[in-house]
Amino acid sequence: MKNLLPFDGELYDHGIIYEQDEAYKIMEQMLESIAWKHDQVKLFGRVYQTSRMVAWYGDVGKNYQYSGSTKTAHLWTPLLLEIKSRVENLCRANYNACLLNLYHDGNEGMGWHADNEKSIVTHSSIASLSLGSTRRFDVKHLQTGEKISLDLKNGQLINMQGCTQDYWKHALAKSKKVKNLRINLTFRLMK
Ligand SMILES: O=C(O)CCC(=O)C(=O)O
Ligand SMILES: [Fe+2]
Repeated sequence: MKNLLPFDGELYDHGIIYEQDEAYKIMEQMLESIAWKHDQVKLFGRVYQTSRMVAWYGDVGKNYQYSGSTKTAHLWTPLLLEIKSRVENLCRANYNACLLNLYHDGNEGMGWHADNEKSIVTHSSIASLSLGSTRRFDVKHLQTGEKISLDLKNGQLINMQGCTQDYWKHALAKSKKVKNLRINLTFRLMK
């Protein structure tokens, strides 16, 4: 499989791994069964609630620390375990946690960041499955500013691994044109 990054990391596009009907069905099931909460972000010492919603799932004890708070992992649902196993086979990696993001429409996105928290196993694979609305995913090199953009579609799987998080940031672009919901699952390997 072709590495989409020219240097300093690895980004792979596995294409659409769930047929459209199935992907939408999974999204509906996720809407009903996942413990969604508004995300809280600390900015300049104040806590803000994002309109984007998140949920954290994983093995027992795989808690997640960011923006000054600890998120306790919910235990895997049967559906999440099924998806995880498919993603693990395709990415040839193992994951023990999953962060789910729910973007109601194009007004919600995610700013530039790297998934380089201390609690993530260094240089491990991070897989991302998209469900619902197509959204633009940007990756930008910290030094050269080189940018790669991907339109992530319903049922599409990508993964980043190696030293990617040391040299590249990524973001989910906002868009006035997107009127519908998107759910994203990022599978991770935590220490
Ligand atoms: O929604 C996406 O595609 C990106 C999510 C992301 O970067 C993250 O959860 O760290
Ligand atoms: Fe990320």
